Amino acid sequence: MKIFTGEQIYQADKFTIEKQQITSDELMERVAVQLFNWLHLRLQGAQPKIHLFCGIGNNGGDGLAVARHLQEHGYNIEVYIVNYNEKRTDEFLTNLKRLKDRNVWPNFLSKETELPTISREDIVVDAIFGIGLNRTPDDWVASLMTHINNSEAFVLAVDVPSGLFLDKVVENPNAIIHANHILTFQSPKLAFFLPQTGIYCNQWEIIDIGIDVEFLTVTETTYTLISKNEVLQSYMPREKFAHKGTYGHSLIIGGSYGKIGATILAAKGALNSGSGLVSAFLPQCGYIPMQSAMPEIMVQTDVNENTITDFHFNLEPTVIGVGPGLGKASETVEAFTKFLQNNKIPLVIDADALNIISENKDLLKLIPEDSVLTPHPKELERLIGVWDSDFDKLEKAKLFSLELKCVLVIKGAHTIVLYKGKGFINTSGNPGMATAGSGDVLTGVITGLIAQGYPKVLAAIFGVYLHGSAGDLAVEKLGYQSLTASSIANTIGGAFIELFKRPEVPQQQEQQQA
Ligand SMILES: NC(=O)C1=CN([C@@H]2O[C@H](COP(=O)(O)OP(=O)(O)OC[C@H]3O[C@@H](n4cnc5c(N)ncnc54)[C@H](O)[C@@H]3O)[C@@H](O)[C@H]2O)[C@H](O)CC1
Ligand SMILES: [K+]
Repeated sequence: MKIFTGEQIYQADKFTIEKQQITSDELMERVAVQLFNWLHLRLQGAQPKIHLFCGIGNNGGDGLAVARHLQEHGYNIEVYIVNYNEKRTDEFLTNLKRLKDRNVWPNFLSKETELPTISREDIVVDAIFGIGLNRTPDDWVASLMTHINNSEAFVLAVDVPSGLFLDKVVENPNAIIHANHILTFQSPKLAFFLPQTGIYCNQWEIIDIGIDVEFLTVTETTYTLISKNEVLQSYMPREKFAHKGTYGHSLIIGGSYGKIGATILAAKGALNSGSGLVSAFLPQCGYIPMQSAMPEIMVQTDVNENTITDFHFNLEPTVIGVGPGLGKASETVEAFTKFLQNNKIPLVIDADALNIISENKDLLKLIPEDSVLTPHPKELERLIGVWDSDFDKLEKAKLFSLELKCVLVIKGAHTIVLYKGKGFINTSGNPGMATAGSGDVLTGVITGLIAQGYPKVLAAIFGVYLHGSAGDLAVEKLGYQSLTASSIANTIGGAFIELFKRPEVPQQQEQQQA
């Protein structure tokens, strides 16, 4: 799913209005009907107090139009105009008049007015600011927002939680609504997926407001949200007459004394994601653990017992996943440098391999084009330097991946794959996956997919999705606290199967169909 910028959303409105020959008021009415239906379906005429806080722009206009529909259906509403600006939009004024024509008189809130009483059993509709927010709300508006947040009422945000900027972080943490649920129009917003702003956007849902299909299809976006639909398109089915050679040979290089487990997890990731053959190149101390843990893996060892000192193996893998458990011993650094100088094989670079590169920036130029780099936040910082905000991080990371011509996987709650100036935001996964070794499994999965012939960027996008989906399946049985990297690796198969599961039909509907 495409993620549009604020500017693109305004263009989409304009385009739709012209192409479908509707007025902007009619477009707003579409929005309002959808928002009303959402509430009506859940409330079914119940009578909790619904407080609608409306700004003076079009977000406020949406709120006023919803208020009208709620009033017409007999709901218990109280409408407030948050009078933060004199510049009212036409659509706001039209909807204000319609409401007054029905004898609904909003309360006008300003700096001087008292804060209204809100009980925790009430519902708040937050239509104060939408995507038009262009500066931090004034202090009295921030106080109102804090008051709403403290009420513990259920807060439904219209389009975005008021106070959220689409392209920068919140400056005053009191000047943002903490919504329980967001009904966002047509396209999710980038800010929902970044840690600093995503904390305010836990639950969101798309409302289809009928933006013109041509616009949606033709307009290119920098960011795309990746869920099952998107990854299914890149899935490569297994062929009937295939043999293990068809699906490539992954080589995992890494491990040092006490960190052999990382390579076992990576090898398991590669094998379970479908790599035809998987080998590992380890220091000697890794030989027995790897062979005992996984009979499917072929192992070659370094001349050294505890660390890798010479990347010398006699096999020709399709792809190498390098870094898990590697360590940064000086002999290893030297050997890795020599390896990069001579290597022609595609690479997935992780963990200590990335740290070695960060500490020896000359090595950057030796990274083959289209390599996949999978840093966690600290490793990323060592690579690209500190950032001011998540938005700044994305820009710096994008630049880095463009300069290096690599696929950069920024790991996090919503892992983002960056390639050629575009970003792919993952939607699978859960907080239980923040556990030791989870990243090693991911390295293996991406390596295994590249071995099978997936183009690098698709392997990264698909791998990240599968890894998250395996975590989602595993957590159902284990719970967040007990989810382990091994269980993620063991559930990769389940994640493949899940791709092709059809949504379950509710029982009643099933009977009707029969
Ligand atoms: N396609 C769609 O998504 C549609 C969205 N709709 C809704 O319209 C809003 C955007 O409306 P807009 O009038 O442009 O902006 P806001 O209502 O968010 O903002 C109000 C207004 O206030 C000014 N302003 C900005 N920041 C401040 C501030 N800190 N203090 C005071 N004043 C401020 C600024 O000039 C803004 O114009 C979108 O979110 C949807 O809810 C349409 O209903 C239909 C299509
Ligand atoms: K809002």
